Amino acid sequence: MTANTESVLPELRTMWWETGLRRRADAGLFGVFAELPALVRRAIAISWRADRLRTSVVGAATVGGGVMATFGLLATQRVLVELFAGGPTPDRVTAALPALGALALATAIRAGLGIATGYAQNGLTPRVSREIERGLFEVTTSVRLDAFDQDAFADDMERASRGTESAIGLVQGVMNLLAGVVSMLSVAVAVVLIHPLLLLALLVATVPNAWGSLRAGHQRYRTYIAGSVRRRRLWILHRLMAERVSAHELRSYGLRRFLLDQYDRVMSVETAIQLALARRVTTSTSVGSAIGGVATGAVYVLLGALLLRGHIPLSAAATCVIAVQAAQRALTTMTFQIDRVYTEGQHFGDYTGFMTRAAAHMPPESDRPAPGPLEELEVRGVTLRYPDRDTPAVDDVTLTVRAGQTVAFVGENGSGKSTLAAMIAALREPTSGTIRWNGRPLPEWDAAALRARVAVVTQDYHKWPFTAATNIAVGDPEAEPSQPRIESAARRAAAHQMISELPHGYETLLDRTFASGQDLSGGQWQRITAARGFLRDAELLIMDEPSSALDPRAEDALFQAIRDRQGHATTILITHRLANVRHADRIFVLDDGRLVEAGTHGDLMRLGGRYAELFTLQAAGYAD
Ligand SMILES: Nc1ncnc2c1ncn2[C@@H]1O[C@H](COP(=O)(O)OP(=O)(O)OP(=O)(O)O)[C@@H](O)[C@H]1O
Repeated sequence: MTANTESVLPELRTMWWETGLRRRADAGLFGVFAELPALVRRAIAISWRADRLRTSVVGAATVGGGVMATFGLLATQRVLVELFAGGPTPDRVTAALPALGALALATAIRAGLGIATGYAQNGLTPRVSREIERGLFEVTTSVRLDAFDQDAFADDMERASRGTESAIGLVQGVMNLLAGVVSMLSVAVAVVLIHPLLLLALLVATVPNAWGSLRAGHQRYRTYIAGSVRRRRLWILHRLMAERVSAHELRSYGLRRFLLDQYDRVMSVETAIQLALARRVTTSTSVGSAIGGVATGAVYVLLGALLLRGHIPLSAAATCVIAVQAAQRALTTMTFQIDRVYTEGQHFGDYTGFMTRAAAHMPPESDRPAPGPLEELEVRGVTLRYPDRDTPAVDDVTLTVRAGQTVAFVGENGSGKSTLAAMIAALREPTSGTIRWNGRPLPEWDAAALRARVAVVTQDYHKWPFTAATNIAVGDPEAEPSQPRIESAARRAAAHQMISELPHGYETLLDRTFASGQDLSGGQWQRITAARGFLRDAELLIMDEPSSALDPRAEDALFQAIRDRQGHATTILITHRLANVRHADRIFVLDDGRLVEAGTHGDLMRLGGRYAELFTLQAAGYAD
């Protein structure tokens, strides 16, 4: 099998981790500087909200460190003045001792403040992380389900998931940047105090260097973005070739050669481009270093000229050399941190943007009444249209379910059964029409109280990475998990024996990612999810394809348990195994979203319509 890489792996969407880098590459240096003040304010606000004490400690220690740096440079200059003065060496050294003492003290205090900053920053990180992450999870777990149907929302959420890291990066970046700025300012103040003309030397030594390293950063980002499409393809190939989920089909279809070939193609282009880029980056770093060297040379020439003309004493010139070195160190920190603050700020902007946009998908807060026990459920003219779909998934459906009935939704794949059930369970809102619980539309009841009366077993159930017992207990998170209840639910779903035979019984972890975790077969998982549905004996139980993977014995046991509910609890059953719906009080047949037939098994067989056709077709498979 051969195929062009582009046709097999077309352009992927921009990955969530790339947005900040991409925006940095597009912004240019002025764009970066224009946004910096707002980002600094934002970082300080996050840090302040997360922990006021530690934010104050970091701020005070940073400023204090700067003051000590100025003080240290002035003390250095004093030491040099005394050492360069006339007279015998012991006298000069003695005269320099007080200044030396001051220098040692300033250095010690500065080091102490540095330790305090580091300690406070370490404590701040988990608090910022909690503040941001908790906020995100509050939103992602409460937005309405329909939000997830929109591509834009899912992408948005993915990008926002980097919010915690980016908030930490932003806060740390801003703190380090401010520390760099304070260091620079302290050097500048010291230099001006020694001799104002030395400020010129400092500027000559730092500005071209700063420009050079910011440009180099800009080029790094552009380089990264230029390779992003290939990188994403490599990422997909990596997952396909090295993950458990694809391992089986990779072998059974013999896809190894095909995937390796794809990898070689992408990699050969990537290698060529990386080599070309390496040449460009080397050139620009060399230019940067050359600019730095020329600038430092210019400073020494300038200092020499000032010395020769008697504008500054030798001690001031020597201090300036030390100051220039300190300023260049501060500058390296600053240029790196500017880029970091900008890119992390962009990612954090994704987070805050998501939080604002998600507000539109939140269920309305209100003090609506809690519904009473189900008497009647009416579906009136209900339609649901998924975004970007031309035809409605459910189209003007009207039906009634009375308490105690077992009803079935049947129909071919894609006919709208699951969508209709999701609306009845108040998981989705109809585009038009109303669903009433005891005469009152669902949105007018308290949503949590309503859901407490409904249990839903979905077709695409989730395999929670917990123990077998917890996987059943999630069916009723409000109740204290009790082993007898869990076991009784498991028995009704024909799951008890199977779970008892697992290595640790109900306490077996059902996820292979964990050291002693186990996986189950499709049918075994289906028994567990059915037990989840039975756990709290809900007034309304919706079971969507609960038996598609069950063996005949388990299927029989499950449907017996469903039939046991008939007369005292309400069940909506969705299944393609029509033999199992014969006992239903009413069968609703859907076709392309429309309700086309309704009645008992006998009614529908006599009608000789779609249900009779599907039933006869299936029954023929069992006939002689
Ligand atoms: N989240 C979604 N976004 C867009 N379209 C969807 C979504 N879920 C379902 N659909 C579409 O809506 C239609 C009805 O789907 P639904 O899952 O309700 O059918 P179903 O009768 O339960 O099918 P099956 O028997 O295969 O389970 C189908 O055309 C399906 O492709």
